[in-house]
Amino acid sequence: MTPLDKIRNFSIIAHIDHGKSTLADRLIQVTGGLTAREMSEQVLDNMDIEKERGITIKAQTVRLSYKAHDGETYTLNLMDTPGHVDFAYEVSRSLAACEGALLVVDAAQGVEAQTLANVYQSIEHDHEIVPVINKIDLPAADAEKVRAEIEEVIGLDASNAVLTSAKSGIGIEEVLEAIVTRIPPPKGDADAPLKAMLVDSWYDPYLGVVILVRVMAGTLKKGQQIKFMATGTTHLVDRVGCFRPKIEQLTELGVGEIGFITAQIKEVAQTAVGDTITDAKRPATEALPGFKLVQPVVFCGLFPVDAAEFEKLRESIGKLRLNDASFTFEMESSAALGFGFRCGFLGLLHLEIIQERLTREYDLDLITTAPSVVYEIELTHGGGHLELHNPADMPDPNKIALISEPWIEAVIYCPDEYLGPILKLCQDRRGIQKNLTYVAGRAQVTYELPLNEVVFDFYDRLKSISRGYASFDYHQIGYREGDLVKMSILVNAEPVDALSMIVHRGTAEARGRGMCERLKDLIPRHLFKIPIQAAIGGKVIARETIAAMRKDVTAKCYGGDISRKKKLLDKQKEGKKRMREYGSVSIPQEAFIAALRMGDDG
Ligand SMILES: Nc1nc2c(ncn2[C@@H]2O[C@H](COP(=O)(O)OP(=O)(O)OP(=O)(O)O)[C@@H](O)[C@H]2O)c(=O)[nH]1
Repeated sequence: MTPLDKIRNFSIIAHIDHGKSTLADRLIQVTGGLTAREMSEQVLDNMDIEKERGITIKAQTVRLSYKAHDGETYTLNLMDTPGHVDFAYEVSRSLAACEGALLVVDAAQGVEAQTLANVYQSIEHDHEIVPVINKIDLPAADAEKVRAEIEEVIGLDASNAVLTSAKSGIGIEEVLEAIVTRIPPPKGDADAPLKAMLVDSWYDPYLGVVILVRVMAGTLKKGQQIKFMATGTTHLVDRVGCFRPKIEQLTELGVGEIGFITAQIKEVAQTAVGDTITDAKRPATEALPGFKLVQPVVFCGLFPVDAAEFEKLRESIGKLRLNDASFTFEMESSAALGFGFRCGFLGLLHLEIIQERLTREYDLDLITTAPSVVYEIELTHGGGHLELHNPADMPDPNKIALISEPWIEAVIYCPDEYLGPILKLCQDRRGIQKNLTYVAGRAQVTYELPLNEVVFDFYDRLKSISRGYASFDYHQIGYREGDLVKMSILVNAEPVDALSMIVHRGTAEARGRGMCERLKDLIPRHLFKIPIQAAIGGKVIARETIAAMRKDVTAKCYGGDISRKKKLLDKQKEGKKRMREYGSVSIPQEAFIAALRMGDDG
């Protein structure tokens, strides 16, 4: 057990790509956690997809021992936090486990919206914030400008900001000293009943569910009977330890410390982030503040392209769920797509991550239906209230008294020159502008937007029209009534339920037209003419036609070369596997996702 005054708990907040992971790795290396060879791989981002996308999904923590210039050895707990708006609650719990934060800002890019959102959260937790201006090695670096920006935009004193190049190892020692001298030690009563916050949990094939905790009061010991105050379950602690970043087993975690426990728990779903862990025999009377259950906000159907893969899909989803309790799934059947699952996610990135893992790690070909938010519907004649997760379940329009949809408040931060197209994008998506300010040559614009207009490709569009310079952060602000209708897409007069979506009446026609135009290009020609229609109820609002194919694919072989002809046919068969039959029309898997992207007609 480390005395309180020798502990420092801190997180690193940074905008994506500003160098959080690189700096964390350097701190580990300098304090001797790993050898240079082990450092060749970034250690904190430990999932493949995280690595590839360069983002941090799961919070991880590392314990460092640092002998400071004052001659004392300190225990530094570095808490890595997820870097995306979808995981905001996990971020808030990680921050609640710390007393301070390093604010990493790219010396060339400056302060961005995500940085701001996290800094404000950190300030709310009363953190001591140490500004770190990173990437000073870059030719475009302008530390003085960024320093001024931190002061002006965030209102933090940046006169003693630490200048670093995490990549080339400059300023790392200064960062460690700043952590020791500027971030306060944790407080807490060692003799009080145990109160530990469940910061994060994940499934490990060898250890079972691993729980990351921060002890707020009392002591957490191996062999102790513990109780989760929100979920009400009790467990026996069978392992206590920390990551350095390799696992080190301990006998206990004292007040103020961060570490992990295992307690023979089988599923992550049994552990709720933010829950309070207490002693089963001598429980705390009050739980720690701030607990909330995270709820999925975006829903979509996942169906196997090949119906025979349904069981495999069920199994794979089950496995992913073992490690991620924040997505939900239930079986769904659709006339056209067969059996699949209706899944709920924290946001679009979360959806994409799960979908990608299913495709890549479990080798499944999937059809993803149009993502949808949760609508609240009030039925006529006192028919009650219902929550609509799936456009396919939309009641008959004359049974609907009122539909409400979730709204968000979004803060977008961008260089001035991209403001025009960004404002247009927000207007096109039914946005209501609330605020527009300029700080240090950058615009900060606040919009209220319907979540449904944001879920599919808003973020991608924003990035592309601003060449990646705009950043975006949002939170939900409640439900509002909307003039919403279900738009169906018919291919050869058959409704394609995967493409049906709830849209605002005012934008339905443009959306329908765009969808039909894209499908016209995405669906291959057949031997017959194929009409593609968008309809609301029985009324067709847009229409395109795919002309009939004139030639047989093998025609150009002139009948002579049999093997070549066979190859072509095989190839065609191969292509078929990834197609879905709609009546007599085959739609390639890619068409589903591509068709849902709104493109420029937004
Ligand atoms: N030139 C330069 N590049 C750096 C420096 N620090 C990090 N980088 C590079 O910046 C990119 C992003 O760094 P990461 O450490 O992955 O960024 P991050 O903030 O952890 O990103 P997320 O995990 O997505 O939040 C990588 O290509 C790094 O090599 C630096 O000091 N100088």
